[in-house]
Amino acid sequence: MSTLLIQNARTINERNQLIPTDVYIKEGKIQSIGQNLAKLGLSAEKIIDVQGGLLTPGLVDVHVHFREPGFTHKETIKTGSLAAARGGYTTVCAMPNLDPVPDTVENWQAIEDIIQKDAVVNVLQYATITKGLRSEELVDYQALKEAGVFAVTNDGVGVQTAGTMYLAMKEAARVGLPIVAHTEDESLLFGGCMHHGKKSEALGLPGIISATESSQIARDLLLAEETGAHYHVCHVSTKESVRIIREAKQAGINVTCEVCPHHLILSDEDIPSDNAIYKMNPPLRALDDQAALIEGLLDGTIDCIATDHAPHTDEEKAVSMTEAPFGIVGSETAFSLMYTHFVKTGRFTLKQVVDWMTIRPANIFGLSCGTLDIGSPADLAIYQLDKEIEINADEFESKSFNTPFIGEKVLAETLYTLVNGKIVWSKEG
Ligand SMILES: NC(=O)N[C@@H](CC(=O)O)C(=O)O
Ligand SMILES: [Zn+2]
Ligand SMILES: [Zn+2]
Repeated sequence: MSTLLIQNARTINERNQLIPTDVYIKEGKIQSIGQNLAKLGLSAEKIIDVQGGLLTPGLVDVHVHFREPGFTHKETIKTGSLAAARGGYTTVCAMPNLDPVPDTVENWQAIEDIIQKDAVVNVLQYATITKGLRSEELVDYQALKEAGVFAVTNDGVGVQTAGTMYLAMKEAARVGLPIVAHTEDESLLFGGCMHHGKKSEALGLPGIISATESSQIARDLLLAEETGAHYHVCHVSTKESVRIIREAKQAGINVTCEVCPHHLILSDEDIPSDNAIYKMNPPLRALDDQAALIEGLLDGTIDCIATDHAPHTDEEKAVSMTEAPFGIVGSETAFSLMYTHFVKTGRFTLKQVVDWMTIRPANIFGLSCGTLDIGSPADLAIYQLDKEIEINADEFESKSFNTPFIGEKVLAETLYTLVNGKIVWSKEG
């Protein structure tokens, strides 16, 4: 269909006011946006009345794990992109801890081919920083960039040696690829499975100290300064990380970073027992870390919110925290959780949360999405803001439902998600 009119939506303006809005879509693009467009005599082949639903640019998630190829029992590009769509996401960036890993143009292109065939939202596939995610040999950034790669990362593991990171940044800066970093110094891990502190001691579980993350960020910030590379830090979780990234930004270092909803909403004190549903990397930190992450968003140190959607099976999570894999799913709950915990409580404005989940992540990587500008692709999400729903695993599009938020009551349920003016997910199915 070539024309679509969305009626009776509400959008959030610069002053954080909800404004009645219609959107007229032609050939997949936003042709016109404003109040009461039907009065202008615009006729559309299809009209959807969304009855006051909040309309935002489709959300942008720079950190998801789709597990294909290699681990398709946990997720596939199809199910992961459907989960993203259900969460209101229309552009997501998929991590490379796959099998085979996208460390060559050929491997990366093979994933691209599946994306073209199966993905219901826009999926950008990361390539790796090094061959096989090992901190040894760099991949061919020039060739990957020419093939269309937008950024490189070894997410899932840190780059262990400074020399490798230095050479990676130098070459990435030369060809214009951002380096996206999971920061974790394995020599500081000591077998930990949750944040090191009073709670890990109380539960008798091995802890992960904050410096496991922050000391590697400190190293990398200085290497980014030395090389001029664009350095993006994944899932920042500690107050020390926030502090040194703030200082680095003040010093003019080209650094950006993301935070995950679970690190904003929960702390290690919320872990009731040895339960692997609370196990993710980096771990839920202390209350003062959580406060620093919130402050980091508010003062611009942290650039955006990303989910780190990390599907694992029930069986894998049904064991002790010392044994289970790290990671929780997040695509389908992120916006509802942020709205319920932070907007409804007055801690963030709706405008701030929407920006941190749309235009801010898009801007980090220069992606042309995350806006409602006339002429841009009609990538949109519409939510029912004020009806309470329960997070229910049976309703997940993801193959996995490993999240501690199952059973929680939240607001802001997704009604429709559109990509290029086409409904790719709707509540009615
Ligand atoms: N976040 C996680 O706990 N796990 C991720 C890897 C990662 O993001 O580091 C995964 O791939 O499962
Ligand atoms: Zn990671
Ligand atoms: Zn990840």
